Amino acid sequence: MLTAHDITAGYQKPVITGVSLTVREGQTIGLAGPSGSGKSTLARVLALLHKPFSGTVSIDGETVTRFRFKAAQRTSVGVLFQQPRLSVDPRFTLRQAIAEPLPHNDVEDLADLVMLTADLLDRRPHEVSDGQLQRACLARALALKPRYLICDEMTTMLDASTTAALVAVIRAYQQETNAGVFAISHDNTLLARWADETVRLSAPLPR
Ligand SMILES: Nc1ncnc2c1ncn2[C@@H]1O[C@H](COP(=O)(O)OP(=O)(O)OP(=O)(O)O)[C@@H](O)[C@H]1O
Repeated sequence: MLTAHDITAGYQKPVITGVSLTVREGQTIGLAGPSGSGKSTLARVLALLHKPFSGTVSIDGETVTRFRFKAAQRTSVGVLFQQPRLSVDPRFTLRQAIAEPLPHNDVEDLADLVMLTADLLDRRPHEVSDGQLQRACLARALALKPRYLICDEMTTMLDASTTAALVAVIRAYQQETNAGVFAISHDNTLLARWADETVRLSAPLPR
């Protein structure tokens, strides 16, 4: 179980207060809410990238004490962001980007999994579409075999058929590994189809 308990988090001031939720193995939990309500902030807390002001995150019963990239538990949680171009080094080919977390991984198998053809693997980010780059980011996230996958508006830049294809890849990965998924989206129709349950954050407090 990936659990957030009574999380208050933000930057200079809190943007989310006292939020609790649980993502169980095999389950997909959706997160909806208006712009600025703190969805990405909560995603970053659950991905162990942002330390909350208070509250705890635990992974399979173990409380997380270290946030940021070097945290030992980071490999249990994969993350995909809205804009793949911001999360891939522009100098890397897609092959290098996919291999980045674990150089010995079989890049071709991972590319097959996300339906990226071999000719695309030697291109750099500016030579592929957003959808193709997001497929590479998904392959890279799955390379570490995360027990939980956090998708922060993963499909916002993509067309309907690429969205459906990526969701199908994630579902197949879940069926094989029983991973839990936390999916943030503005698209209520997508969440209704994709998630087992959807949590809603309320509108931000006026400042
Ligand atoms: N790095 C940051 N430093 C300071 N404030 C930030 C930072 N990131 C986000 N915020 C602020 O925190 C609040 C919540 O932002 P967040 O991105 O978590 O909301 P969101 O619900 O994901 O919004 P959206 O749906 O528009 O992506 C906003 O007021 C935002 O301006």
